[in-house]
Amino acid sequence: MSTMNTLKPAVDKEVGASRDTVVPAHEERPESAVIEEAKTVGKPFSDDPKFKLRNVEVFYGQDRAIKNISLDIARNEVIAFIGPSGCGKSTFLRCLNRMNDSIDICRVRGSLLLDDQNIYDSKRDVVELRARVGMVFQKPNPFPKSIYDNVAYGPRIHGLANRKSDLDDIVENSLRKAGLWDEAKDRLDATATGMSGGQQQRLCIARAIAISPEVILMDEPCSALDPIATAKVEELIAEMSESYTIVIVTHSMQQAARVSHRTAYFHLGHLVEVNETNKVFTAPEHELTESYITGRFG
Ligand SMILES: Nc1ncnc2c1ncn2[C@@H]1O[C@H](COP(=O)(O)OP(=O)(O)OP(=O)(O)O)[C@@H](O)[C@H]1O
Repeated sequence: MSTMNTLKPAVDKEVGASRDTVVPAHEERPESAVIEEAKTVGKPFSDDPKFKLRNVEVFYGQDRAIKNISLDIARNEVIAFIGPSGCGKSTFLRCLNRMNDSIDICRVRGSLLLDDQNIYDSKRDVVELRARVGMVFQKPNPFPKSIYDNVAYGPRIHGLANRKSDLDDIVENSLRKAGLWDEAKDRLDATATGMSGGQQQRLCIARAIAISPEVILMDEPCSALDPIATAKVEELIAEMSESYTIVIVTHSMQQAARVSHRTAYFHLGHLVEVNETNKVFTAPEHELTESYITGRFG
């Protein structure tokens, strides 16, 4: 790709040498070569991992969408996945609660552990996994049911409440945590699809929270929302980070900078760099990260 020809050589932290000692800076290099030369730079590992992901590869048929990625996601951290369109952010995210299982041609390889247990164990109960690792999607997708029933759905299915009053408490607490109680409390029986887009997305967050997940995956949760609704969801992410591990895919670098503790930069299926968010946006270690955050591509 032509963008690569203008990039200055970066220091390869893995080998402690400037990569232009391997390939002279003036020489044209294919983009893939620049990535293949280096492993993930920065701090991909953690002392207290919730997820321990090693040598993860994902294939769609013959196409390798995720290329040998190793990463820890720490307990109660907010980590943002950023990178150009098609770089594999959503594919990697969906491995964390096996959402890719529904895609016939998709195969996942490598070691993916949640609290040291294999996510892809053939004996694993996927329903239980997804209760622990909830998901909020790009487009709000409430059920065509009442506000109350949307939030009560998961607890009912998982048998989390024996009495109506317990269920009422779960619904109220979940709506409160999602910052929606004041707007919803007088119309719990109204249909959820009549809410604004921002309210619907917070309802989807309340629905995810209602089954007491440990992790919440968010795949571009604000891309369909206006700036005010986006700000509310971002506030919510900050509050929720006290109780949950949160992984958010976002196209907005400002959003990643506002909400996350660490940021992971993906490129063509590789995990190029992971670092504290502040570092990624002020002093990226890898030339590809720098090119992306300075808008040279993406
Ligand atoms: N269901 C699928 N079948 C085949 N290929 C797929 C499928 N989903 C994704 N891919 C391919 O896998 C690669 C990674 O896609 P993915 O959606 O994970 O990227 P992304 O970084 O999340 O992109 P975007 O930011 O545009 O959402 C792309 O080449 C894409 O075309």
